[in-house]
Amino acid sequence: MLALKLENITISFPGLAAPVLRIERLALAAGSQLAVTGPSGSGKSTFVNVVTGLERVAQGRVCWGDTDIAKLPEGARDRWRGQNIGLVMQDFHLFPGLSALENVLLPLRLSGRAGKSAIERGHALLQRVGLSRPDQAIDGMSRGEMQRVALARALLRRPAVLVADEPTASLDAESGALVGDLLIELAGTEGSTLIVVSHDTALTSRLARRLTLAAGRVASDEQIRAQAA
Ligand SMILES: Nc1ncnc2c1ncn2[C@@H]1O[C@H](COP(=O)(O)OP(=O)(O)OP(=O)(O)O)[C@@H](O)[C@H]1O
Repeated sequence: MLALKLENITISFPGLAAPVLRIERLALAAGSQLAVTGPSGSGKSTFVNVVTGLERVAQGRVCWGDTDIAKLPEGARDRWRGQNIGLVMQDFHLFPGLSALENVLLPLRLSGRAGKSAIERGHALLQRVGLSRPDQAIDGMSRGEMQRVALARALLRRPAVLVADEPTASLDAESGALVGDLLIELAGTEGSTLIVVSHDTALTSRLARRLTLAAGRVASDEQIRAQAA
């Protein structure tokens, strides 16, 4: 798990009168769980891109532990992200034609590191998210099952940080609730700091802290419950 410190972040795009994200200071403790919410266009995806290093930050600091990822050149930032961040996206980003297990292992296979222990962990994670057929093709799965495969994949490398961007938005209420349960529980047991961007109040209200963005600014930052052990 890693702690996050943001300082003096300003993200602007040409032709826009105001920055799309402006955060003077934000700290998140290692292992804690943060929900990020706000209306459409308020800067939530930009926030995700900043903290995962997908968006280049020209000024300010984005420190995860002792590493200021804003200072890393692009290749080093990509490697850092691969080693430290597990990403779960709204539309899964899975590969049709591959099985559940092949999808979980793909990032490691691409870097030539899918050894015996990774395969065992892939099997265990699929079991853990309630999928008992690792060889099942992705194409025949329900959307909720696909998101559970994506969650297993995100956790394969024991990421210090798990970031989920609208993980339940394309799921029905029941599948969304199950994915939300697994996300919160597994981030806790795997020891990953968790950031969840979501409009889904059933999900965001279960996280300890809620950051609300409006027009690129922090409109509120509330501790809404004690963090579950
Ligand atoms: N590459 C870009 N160039 C210009 N404007 C951009 C770019 N990326 C984002 N924006 C603008 O920045 C603002 C914030 O966008 P962002 O996607 O972060 O919002 P959001 O809160 O995630 O919205 P949604 O909930 O609709 O996904 C929007 O007005 C968007 O149009």
